[in-house]
Amino acid sequence: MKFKALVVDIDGTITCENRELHLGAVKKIRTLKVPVVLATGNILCYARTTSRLIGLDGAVIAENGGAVTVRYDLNGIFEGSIEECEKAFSFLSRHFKLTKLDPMYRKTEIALRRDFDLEEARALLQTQPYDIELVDTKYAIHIKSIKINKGIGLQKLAGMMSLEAEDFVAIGDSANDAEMFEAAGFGIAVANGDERIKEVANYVTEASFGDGAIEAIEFLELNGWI
Ligand SMILES: O=C(O)COP(=O)(O)O
Ligand SMILES: [Mg+2]
Repeated sequence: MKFKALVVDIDGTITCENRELHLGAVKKIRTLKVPVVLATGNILCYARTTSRLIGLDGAVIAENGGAVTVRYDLNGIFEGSIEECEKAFSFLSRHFKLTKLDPMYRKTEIALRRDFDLEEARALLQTQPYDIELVDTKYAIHIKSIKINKGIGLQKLAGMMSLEAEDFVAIGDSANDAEMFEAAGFGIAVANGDERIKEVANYVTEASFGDGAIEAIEFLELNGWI
């Protein structure tokens, strides 16, 4: 097997347990010759800034696939249905006290503080006609379109880079990385990953957080896959 690029989740994957950027993982990424794309549930400017500060070229998937850019000097492509997310948010707000995260910057979905009963909210949402799902990343709960995810974002971005999604190895830690693992040629979950991502992973590291990302890259190098 030979892969042409990496797509790497941010929170929980190249961070430490306290959410600081993991400098060892950054150092390791900087040694790579293949392109590295960042994929996050966070907002586009967060993803672009992280890419810039790591020393990458600005190819990012943000808002769980709702926002994609291939370089810093190009505008993002936004795709999603924030209106439908807002309807689901209004509906759920009748049952829970919800707090939005970064609403002024988030364009295609809604992220919420994780302080309400997710299972109850999911059950309530099932009674409604929206094409919306709730995804828990362990950092936030996202109200997002079922038609948008990091896997679809990866397909779009791969096309913009004249690559296929299968040319990528994906590294991640949570449920919002699952479709990206399915679209990519190979998926590696870090040890702190949740049940869902470990289920779809081709390989699970022994180390957690940024140390897990380093181990994942070393595993690929050792096999000659990148
Ligand atoms: O935005 C989140 O909730 C988590 O972000 P991540 O996709 O980089 O882990
Ligand atoms: Mg993550």
